[in-house]
Amino acid sequence: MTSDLRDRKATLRSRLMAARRAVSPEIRAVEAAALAAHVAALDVGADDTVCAFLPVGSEPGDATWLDGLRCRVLLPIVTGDSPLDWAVHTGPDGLVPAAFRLLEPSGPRLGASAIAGASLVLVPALAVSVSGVRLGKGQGHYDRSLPLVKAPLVAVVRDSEVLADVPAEPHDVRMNGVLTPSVGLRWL
Ligand SMILES: Nc1nc2c(c(=O)[nH]1)N(C=O)[C@@H](CNc1ccc(C(=O)N[C@@H](CCC(=O)O)C(=O)O)cc1)CN2
Ligand SMILES: Nc1ncnc2c1ncn2[C@@H]1O[C@H](COP(=O)(O)OP(=O)(O)OP(=O)(O)O)[C@@H](O)[C@H]1O
Repeated sequence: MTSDLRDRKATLRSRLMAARRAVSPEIRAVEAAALAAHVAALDVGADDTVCAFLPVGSEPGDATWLDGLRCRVLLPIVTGDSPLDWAVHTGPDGLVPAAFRLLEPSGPRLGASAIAGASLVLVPALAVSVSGVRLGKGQGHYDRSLPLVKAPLVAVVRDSEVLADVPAEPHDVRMNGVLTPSVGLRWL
């Protein structure tokens, strides 16, 4: 991996984060409602497991955007530099505050391999390219976990964050789809 690629990722991250911080609360509420409706319409069965996340900071979506998912939902738990751990999302009462202003499930931890049993993974991202290259927050948590997945990977971003090009490193796992407030789920 070249430092040029890292620099390009860092520059792109700064630009995208500045744009995210400029999104008004009114727009955020409209986006969150739209994402919740798209999530509720996903083709998942009651026996399926979806690995998802609760948005933090300026990410699109809100604390209730997963409520329409009528299946088993797992949320990530950060454990240092290891792949993400996972636990079942049982609702607002089952969440505890964690690092980075995250809310994490307080129930039993299922281990990093739990993601391998998912039928769909909704992945937080700052941007995704039309060829599926995802840019995350730069800590490599999802990069370490996604190689375990066989199911479709869907990046969740704003419409303006679907880009023609995102710098790709060898470890970057390609997304199969993208979910945005205006368009919903689109396969790449
Ligand atoms: N919602 C969500 N959950 C996630 C991730 C993520 O990107 N988003 N992660 C992905 O690996 C892991 C946690 N890693 C994180 C790393 C940094 C920040 C962070 O910088 N938080 C800022 C606000 C960011 C923003 O506005 O977008 C903060 O705390 O101020 C958050 C999570 C697992 N869970
Ligand atoms: N499979 C892996 N094992 C160990 N380290 C990894 C792995 N994948 C990526 N990394 C490291 O993680 C760091 C962040 O990578 P990158 O910039 O691609 O993050 P990102 O995809 O934007 O963020 P994230 O995955 O946290 O959402 C880099 O230093 C990279 O070398």
